[in-house]
Amino acid sequence: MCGIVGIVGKSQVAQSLYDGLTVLQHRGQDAAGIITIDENRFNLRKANGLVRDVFHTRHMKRLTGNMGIGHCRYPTAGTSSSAEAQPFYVNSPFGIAFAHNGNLTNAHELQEEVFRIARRHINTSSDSELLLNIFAHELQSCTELTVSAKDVFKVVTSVHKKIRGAYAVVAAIIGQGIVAFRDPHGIRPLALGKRVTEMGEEYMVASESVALDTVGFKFIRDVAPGEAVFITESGELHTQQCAEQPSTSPCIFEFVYFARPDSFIDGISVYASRVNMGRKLGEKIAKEWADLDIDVVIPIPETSSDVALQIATTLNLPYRQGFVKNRYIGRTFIMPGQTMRKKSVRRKLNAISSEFRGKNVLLVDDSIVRGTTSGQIIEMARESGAKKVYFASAAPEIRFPNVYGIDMPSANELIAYGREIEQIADLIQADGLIFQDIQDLVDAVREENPDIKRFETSVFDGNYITADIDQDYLERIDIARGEKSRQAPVVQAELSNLEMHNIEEL
Ligand SMILES: O=P(O)(O)OC[C@H]1O[C@H](OP(=O)(O)OP(=O)(O)O)[C@H](O)[C@@H]1O
Ligand SMILES: NC(=O)CC[C@H](N)C(=O)O
Ligand SMILES: [Mg+2]
Repeated sequence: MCGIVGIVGKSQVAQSLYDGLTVLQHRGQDAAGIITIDENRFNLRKANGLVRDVFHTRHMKRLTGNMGIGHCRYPTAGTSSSAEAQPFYVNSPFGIAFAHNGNLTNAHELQEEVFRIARRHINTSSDSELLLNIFAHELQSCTELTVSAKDVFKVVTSVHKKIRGAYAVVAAIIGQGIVAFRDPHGIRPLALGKRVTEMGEEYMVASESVALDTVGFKFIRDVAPGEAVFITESGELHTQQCAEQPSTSPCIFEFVYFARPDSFIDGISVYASRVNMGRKLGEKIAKEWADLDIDVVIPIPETSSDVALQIATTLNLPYRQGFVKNRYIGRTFIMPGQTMRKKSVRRKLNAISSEFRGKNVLLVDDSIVRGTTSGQIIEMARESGAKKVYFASAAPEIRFPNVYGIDMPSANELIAYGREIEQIADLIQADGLIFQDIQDLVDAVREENPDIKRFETSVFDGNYITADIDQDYLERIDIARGEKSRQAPVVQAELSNLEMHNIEEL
């Protein structure tokens, strides 16, 4: 996942973009970038690291302008190199800066086509740079010096026809405005907001509504799947559906893990959906484990807390915070590399022994992906004196790779791949293990917006919504994104960007 933001304002926007990115940090911890437009010039600062580490006062001072976009990255294609940090930039036509959340599933074919037909060079292995060049190539057909809303919608319509996969995009075009669009299935989220100031109306797009709240923009609505939004430099808003057969099929993993609980995505409160997950799983536990002697329900911070509290309520059991989270360590699942993820679990979570000693505990997590967290946490619970350790996952078994912007490219990495529940329980050393049923998960989320008929659930059932994923493709991404190739060599990660004027360390 990644976080994207874009603002067309009436005064300086850098601080609002920064603030928006800080509340989207949970979507990407690897790199961050902001580009602003001031007097026909882009100002860019991007680098590896957390938002607070990438932007210092000296950078912020130089990010001048009333219009700009930002990105925080969690790589799902290419490497973690700073050269693949976003926004990306091309100088023609007009000058375009571009930020993308998602993952293209036909990048392989497009790469060749972009060179053959458009004579464009892609300098990284990032699918986002590719997508920018496809967008730029389509925009090239505009013959006027000013881009109209009609032109923009024509461009996005053509882009939709060419690319497949998941994409929520924001692009800043110099002298014109900001364009944002969402893939025809709406796999990745994108929200639109407005702020009324004394100087006039300002518009903002962001991956999650929480970014709008924080910056003081009022949520207007989600950008619809397939829809394009064009906010002109002078602040006029134009929107149009640009996909032939749009369908709202958001990624269900946003609700399980990715999104912040205080966000609303496609009319669904992420928090309420998690409470519903807790209720459904609690009911399943009551039915299937009626004879189990659970003393206490303990969440594995941070994402599972809302689910665990509701499980405790449903089972009429005490809920205790048995683990303390080190607030200075980020999310482990989105860290690059298994070694780093593994090390970070113990650094991040520590047990309060008194909550475990002599008790039968039910540990709750939102999901078990590679089993990195669950295995270590169960060990910690036992070291702290727990008698029995049961484990519940608010999501079903994850058995299929993700191809839409979550870095799970290899089925072999998934602990549930090719294993039955008893085998998984053995591996993580749980005395009992229970998963949410897929239908219950879908119902828990859908309860908040029954108009949504389908969710993107491929990691659980292998049904890929774009219908273009076959075994060959899965094998290819497995090799391309093997653990080694995902990590940029240190030297490369520290190199400066060989591109447009970037505000480097002074
Ligand atoms: O089975 P695994 O491969 O360990 O992945 C699943 C775990 O990773 C995530 O936590 P993370 O530490 O990323 O973030 P959180 O603090 O938001 O829960 C998720 O909430 C699970 O705890
Ligand atoms: N998680 C994402 O949305 C990643 C965006 C893009 N595919 C990248 O790797 O940079
Ligand atoms: Mg977690």
